[in-house]
Amino acid sequence: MTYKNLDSSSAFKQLQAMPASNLKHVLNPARIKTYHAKAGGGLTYHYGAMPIAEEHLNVLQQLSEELSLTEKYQAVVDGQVMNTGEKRLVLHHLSRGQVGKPVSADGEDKGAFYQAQLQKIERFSSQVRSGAILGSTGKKFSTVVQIGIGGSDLGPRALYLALKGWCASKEIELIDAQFISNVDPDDAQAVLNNLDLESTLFILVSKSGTTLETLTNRDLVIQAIEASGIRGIDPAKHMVAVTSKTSPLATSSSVLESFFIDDYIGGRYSSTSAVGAVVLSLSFGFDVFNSLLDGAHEADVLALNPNIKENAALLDALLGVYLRNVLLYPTTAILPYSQALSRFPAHLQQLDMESNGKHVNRDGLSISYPTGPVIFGEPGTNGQHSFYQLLHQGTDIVPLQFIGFSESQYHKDIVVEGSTSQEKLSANLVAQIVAFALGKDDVKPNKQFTGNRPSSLLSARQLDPQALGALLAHYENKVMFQGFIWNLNSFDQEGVQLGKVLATKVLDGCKGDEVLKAFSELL
Ligand SMILES: O=P(O)(O)OC[C@H]1O[C@](O)(CO)[C@@H](O)[C@@H]1O
Repeated sequence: MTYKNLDSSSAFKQLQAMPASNLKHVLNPARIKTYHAKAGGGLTYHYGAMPIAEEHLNVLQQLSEELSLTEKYQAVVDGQVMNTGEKRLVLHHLSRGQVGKPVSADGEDKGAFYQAQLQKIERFSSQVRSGAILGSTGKKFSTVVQIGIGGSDLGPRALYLALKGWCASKEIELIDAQFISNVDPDDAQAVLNNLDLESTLFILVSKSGTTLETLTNRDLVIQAIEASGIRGIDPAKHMVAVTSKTSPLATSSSVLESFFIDDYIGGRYSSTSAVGAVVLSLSFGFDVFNSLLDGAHEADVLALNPNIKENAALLDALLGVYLRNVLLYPTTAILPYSQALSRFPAHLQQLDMESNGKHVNRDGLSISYPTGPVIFGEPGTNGQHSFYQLLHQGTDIVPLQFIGFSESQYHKDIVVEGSTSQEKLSANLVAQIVAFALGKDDVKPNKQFTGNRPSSLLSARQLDPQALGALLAHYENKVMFQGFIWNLNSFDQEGVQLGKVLATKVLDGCKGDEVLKAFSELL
């Protein structure tokens, strides 16, 4: 298996020498009907509005082979040490099914370990939902509150919001979920203001068990329960923990139950582990969460296919690298035409930018080509009335990743002026793709649209648990493949450490650091 920097690849050099296709000239119905690939869970990845032709696809296929991209993925799922920075295995795929060989580490079968945790979560969540487990004053739990930050918040929160409407439409009994993440005390307070503490179960989630924000918010919540004056209420009976067995939280006796992850699943990849399983199984029931795992597993299996035209995540990764490293576009927008995906761009921001925002390769050597783009996004059509002006007419070209569904989740809609709201939503999505690609001439310069602005589309019939699981896994696998292409270690995040260390110094009185002290005096 070859590990080399992108700029030493002959296929990449070939790609750099090829002119891009101009979308204004190449976008046509036949191409739209041809340029798509299955992404699992009923999702399809459409790439007809990308500035490439068959020649580019052939060279991208060569690039994939030259850099052994699917072999590297195989090494991940077979349990090789692919997190080179921390010398760890990378096992998030195993949390939703076995894709490679059985993996053993720390003297245990890791697949069996994740399965055992899932079974424990299934039992616990069904006991809470049925009322077999009650709060300390005898009330049934009707709200869960996840306390966590980064990967212990963004993914689970995005998935919860994504499926709430679908579950309601299926008349699945919902336990409301809320989230506390920021160390800003107003975040916790705003959630606490509306809680009936007797019927609330807090889910404390921290893989490391050392994250300042999460531990602070745990203490804030415990104090709020103690200060509530509710007779007989016991904070320990209103809190469960999700952590790794080696963390300081693992031995805590002040929780009702503990669920475990391990060091082989990174925070931003942990939504399909206990980190997402506990809150989603409590809220929607374990079966819904299990369907999400099925969708993710299907996408994981598809991602092993060495043929880039049949491997949506790999192709998305390669096309993304083409845009970033050949056309040198520095950002990417994630534009879901689905309000239920309102926090999905925020999750992808962490997934992508914490994984591939790196300037040294997996061996610690400097690299001289751009790596991960800046990721941002908002649901459409809201974004159209906000930042799309720059996307259409700004001086930077921003590649766009649209996500859309032909059916709504609730199936409750009205016809106004001959069309439903869902039809209006889909019409806007299609119109945007075409407007970005083809542009429009006008005699007035300020009304001109230059066009040739690339986009892709991930679409499905409906945002259901399988489609959502596949969507999540698609992006995890895309980011992983891009990390391989850039020769990075996508699985550590040393870039977040310096700020944490300096914040601790500030709290300790900035001993010997005048610059920190000067800034501290401002707040
Ligand atoms: O689950 P933990 O250990 O509290 O970490 C929370 C988040 O903090 C980070 O380590 C970054 O500071 C993320 O990678 C992680 O998702």
